Amino acid sequence: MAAAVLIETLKKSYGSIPAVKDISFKVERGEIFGLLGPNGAGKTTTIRCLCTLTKPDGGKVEVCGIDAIAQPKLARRRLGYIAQEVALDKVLTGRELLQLQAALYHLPSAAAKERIEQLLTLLGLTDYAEQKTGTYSGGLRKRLDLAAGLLHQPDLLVLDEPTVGLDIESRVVVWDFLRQLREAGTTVLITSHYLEEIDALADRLAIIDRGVVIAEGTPSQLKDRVGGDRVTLRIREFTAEEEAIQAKDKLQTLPFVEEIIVNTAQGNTLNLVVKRQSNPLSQIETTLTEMDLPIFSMAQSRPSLDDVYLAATGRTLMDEELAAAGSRDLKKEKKQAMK
Ligand SMILES: Nc1ncnc2c1ncn2[C@@H]1O[C@H](COP(=O)(O)OP(=O)(O)OP(=O)(O)O)[C@@H](O)[C@H]1O
Repeated sequence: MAAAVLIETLKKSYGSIPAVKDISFKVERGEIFGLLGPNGAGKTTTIRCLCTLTKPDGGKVEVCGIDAIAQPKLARRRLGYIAQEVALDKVLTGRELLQLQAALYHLPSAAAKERIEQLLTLLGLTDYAEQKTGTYSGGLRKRLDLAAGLLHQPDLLVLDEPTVGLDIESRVVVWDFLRQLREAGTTVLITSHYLEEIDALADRLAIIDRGVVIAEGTPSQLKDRVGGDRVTLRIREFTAEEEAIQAKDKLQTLPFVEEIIVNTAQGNTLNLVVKRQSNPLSQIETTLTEMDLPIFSMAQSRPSLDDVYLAATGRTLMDEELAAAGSRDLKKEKKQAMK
C-alpha cells in the first residue's frame, strides 16, 4: 500500500522569502507523524502544499499514492485538514455547522445525519450541539473543527498546531482523541512547536528548521542519537562570552564531557553533553571553583527533542521562536495567503 504522505524535495517561496527550501518525508499508514519546528520554520507552508491549498514551486507531493499536484481534487477526498485558526460561523449551532459542511462534501443526508451524531458523541459535543458556536470556548471550537474535518471519513487527518491557545484540559482531550483515531486506522499528521506535544503523541517525527528537515525518526531514536545526558550550566545570571568560553575550554578536558555548546542567545549558558554513567555535577563544580568562577544554576537532564534541535542548529527552539517573532508581518502573510 502506498504511504499516506510522500513529500520529496518540496520547494515554495513567497516572493524573495524561501519558506520551504528542501523538505522530504514520508508518513506511513496508521501512524501519528509530527512536524516539529519553531514558528516560521515552514510547517504551515508544507502542509498547505500537501492539502492542495498552496501550489509548490517544485517537488513531489502524494496523498495515499495520489499525485496531489496533478490531481488535487482526488487527493483532497482522502484528507481532512484542520487549520491553525478556527474559522467558524458564529451564528450557526454546532450541529448546523456540521450539516453545512456535510453538504459541502456532498454526503448523502442519511449518512450525514448518522456521521454527525457519531462525531458529536465521540468528541463529547452532544450537550453543546444546539448552542451557537459563537458561545463556544476555544476547546469546544477546536473539537467542532475536528468533527468537521472528519465528516467525510478521510484516511489522513492533517492538523496545523491543533492545541495552540488551548488550556491543558482541552489539550489532553485533543491528544486522546487523536490517539483513538490512530487506533481506528486513521493516519494523523500534526504540526507543532510544542516539544512535549510531539514527544507525547508522535510515533515518528521530522524536525524542520528554516525550510529544511534537519532530523527524522522516532522520538527515542532521535534522543538516543544525540548521546548522553545534558547539563545546563549558567555561571552568572548574564555571563560574559569570554568567561563562558574560558569555562568551556577547561570543562572540555574533563573525561566524561562529550561536547559543550555556548548558547549566546541565553546569556551564554553552557549546554554540556555528558556520558550517562558519570556523576558530573560535583566534578564540574570543583573545576569551576578552581577557576574562581561561581555557579548561578546547574541542572542535569535526559536529552529532549530540544537537545536534538540544539545539536543540529546550535540554537534552542525557544531562541528561534523569539528571533522569528520579531521579524514577521503576520497580517501581511494572512492577506497574501487569502489571494
Ligand atoms: N503568505 C505568506 N506571504 C509571505 N511570507 C510568508 C507567507 N506565509 C509564510 N511566509 C513566510 O514563510 C516562512 C515560513 O512560514 P510558515 O508559516 O510556513 O512557518 P511555520 O513553521 O508554519 O510557522 P507558524 O506556525 O508560525 O505558521 C516564514 O518566514 C514566513 O514569514
